[in-house]
Amino acid sequence: MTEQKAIQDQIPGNHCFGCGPDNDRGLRIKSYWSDDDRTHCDFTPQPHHSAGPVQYLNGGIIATVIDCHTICTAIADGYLQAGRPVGSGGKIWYATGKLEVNYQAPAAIDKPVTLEARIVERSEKKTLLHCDLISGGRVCASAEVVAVRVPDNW
Ligand SMILES: CC(C)(COP(=O)(O)OP(=O)(O)OC[C@H]1O[C@@H](n2cnc3c(N)ncnc32)[C@H](O)[C@@H]1OP(=O)(O)O)[C@@H](O)C(=O)NCCC(=O)NCCSC(=O)Cc1ccccc1
Repeated sequence: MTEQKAIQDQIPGNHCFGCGPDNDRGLRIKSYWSDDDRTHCDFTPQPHHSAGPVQYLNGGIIATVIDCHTICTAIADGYLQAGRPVGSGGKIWYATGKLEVNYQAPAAIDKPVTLEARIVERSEKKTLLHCDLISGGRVCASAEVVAVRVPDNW
């Protein structure tokens, strides 16, 4: 079986702190398709990603990885809906219009987290996504995201 290339490694010119391969001080998360409408991402927190108590993952980092995983999903889906391989032809770009995170339980700093996103609805101008962040077998945060299509020079 051919190994799947990460979505972020197919999107050109991405300097984003959370997901840009071109940002050498960023988190550089990697997302993959699970099926037609779902993606996943495994992220290993580092000690300096902690909240006030050193044993828990910082809420802003949680929001960032959810933001980046879902927006990259929307971008990749935008290419697929256009019938083009991700990164080919004119650039397809989405920005975060809305990110609503519900923090349900603390996520341990010393365990990998998994992000599972699903596309709930798509239209020409926007994509709605749901995303769960799972740590130690439980959903620690879940989010609703509105990804808005922006011009290729955004
Ligand atoms: C672009 C936009 C979000 C929306 O522009 P507009 O001209 O207002 O949009 P337009 O009127 O064309 O509406 C189209 C459709 O969308 C809907 N809708 C719109 N807004 C919202 C909303 N807030 N909430 C909910 N829905 C909203 C609107 O109702 C309409 O729906 P309809 O089709 O009628 O059903 C603008 O406010 C902006 O630039 N904000 C700052 C964004 C920013 O800085 N984000 C952070 C940096 S990006 C990042 O970090 C991620 C990243 C990682 C890696 C790589 C790339 C990215």
